[in-house]
Amino acid sequence: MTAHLLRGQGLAGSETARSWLGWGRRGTAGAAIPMALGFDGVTQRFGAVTALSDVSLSVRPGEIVALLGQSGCGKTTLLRLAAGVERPSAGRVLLEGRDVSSPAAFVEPEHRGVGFVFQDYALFPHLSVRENVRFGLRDRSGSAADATALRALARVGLEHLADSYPHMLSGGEQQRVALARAIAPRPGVLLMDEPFSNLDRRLRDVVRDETAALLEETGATSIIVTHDPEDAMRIADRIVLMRAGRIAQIGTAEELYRKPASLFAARFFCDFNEIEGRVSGGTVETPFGRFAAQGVAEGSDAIVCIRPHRVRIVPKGYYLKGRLVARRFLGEVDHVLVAVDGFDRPLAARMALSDEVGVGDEVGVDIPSDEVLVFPAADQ
Ligand SMILES: Nc1ncnc2c1ncn2[C@@H]1O[C@H](COP(=O)(O)OP(=O)(O)OP(=O)(O)O)[C@@H](O)[C@H]1O
Repeated sequence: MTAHLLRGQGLAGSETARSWLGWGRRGTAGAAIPMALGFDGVTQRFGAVTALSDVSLSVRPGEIVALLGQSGCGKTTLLRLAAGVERPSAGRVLLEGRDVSSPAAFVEPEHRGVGFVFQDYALFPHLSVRENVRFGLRDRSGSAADATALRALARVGLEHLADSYPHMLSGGEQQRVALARAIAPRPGVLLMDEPFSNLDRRLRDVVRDETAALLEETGATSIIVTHDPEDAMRIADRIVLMRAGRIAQIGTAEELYRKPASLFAARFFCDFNEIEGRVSGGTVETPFGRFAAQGVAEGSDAIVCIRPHRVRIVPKGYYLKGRLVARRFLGEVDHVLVAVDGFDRPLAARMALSDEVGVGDEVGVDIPSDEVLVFPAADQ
């Protein structure tokens, strides 16, 4: 049976599923004392490249924040500044309100109480799993360290691999060793760089859920770098969306999804139907109706964004006239394309469609105006 099937049967959260998947018992990771983490006007330059421009962000003790954005937008750089493996060109990094990186002060990474899970896991190939986990502990050789390392390994379900070497482990197991190594010293802040990006889709869901449970259990303030909005939505209390070295928007998953501040933010969370138009009388006229264009200047070009899963395909004769041009079965829903008069591209819809409707059939199309978003075209 696969992890996917277990999830489908609602077992993913149960002890049965977890033990089958090999994770340890929840509630057995030691709790940390979470620290507040702050960035104040941080700029980072690498020669001619400005990786971060004047970034300010406060992360509350125990909060889980996702840094989300496309490749090269500065996510890893921000994480490395928090860890102390990089020093900012300008601005300050603060832990518990105290400068740890500023023109006046610098606290070395090993004295920050910060744990780091690297994207490639960065396990030492010549050390056993047990030695890798023990590496971050202050007294690396003592029996107390050994017990702590084994406890961390047990929490991620890998105690039995303590004497194996990294090359003998699967990618998922290596990720768990890296996680065990990071939590073993009970850091007040845990930083994770794309921790799920090397895992296949099925494994990724389980690892993400188990990691979320583990983070909550340790209570550590956590920052997770990802380019996947689903990762961010599933694991984080708040999402920091980044664009070209700046923060584009900060909010909960729901705030970013429902009230994106820009077309850029909107596109990150949904594959919209986009319709160009011009604002007139505070609205934009489209082949699908007229939509309010709040906050977009009168007379300017605008883009109307319609969520595919909000498009309703209804029997013909109701609402707008359309014709089904494609239909693909996706399990719970169908992905459907509908041609509508006056619009040069088919409209995408996602819904469970009756078996009686087929390609070429005439249908009705309804677009409820709530959740339709309108942005300035110049915003792109
Ligand atoms: N040590 C460095 N020397 C020169 N340029 C760098 C260095 N580190 C990062 N950069 C540049 O800074 C910018 C931001 O890089 P960063 O790795 O922080 O982005 P990212 O959002 O984490 O990207 P990815 O998702 O691809 O890892 C990029 O243009 C990158 O090439």
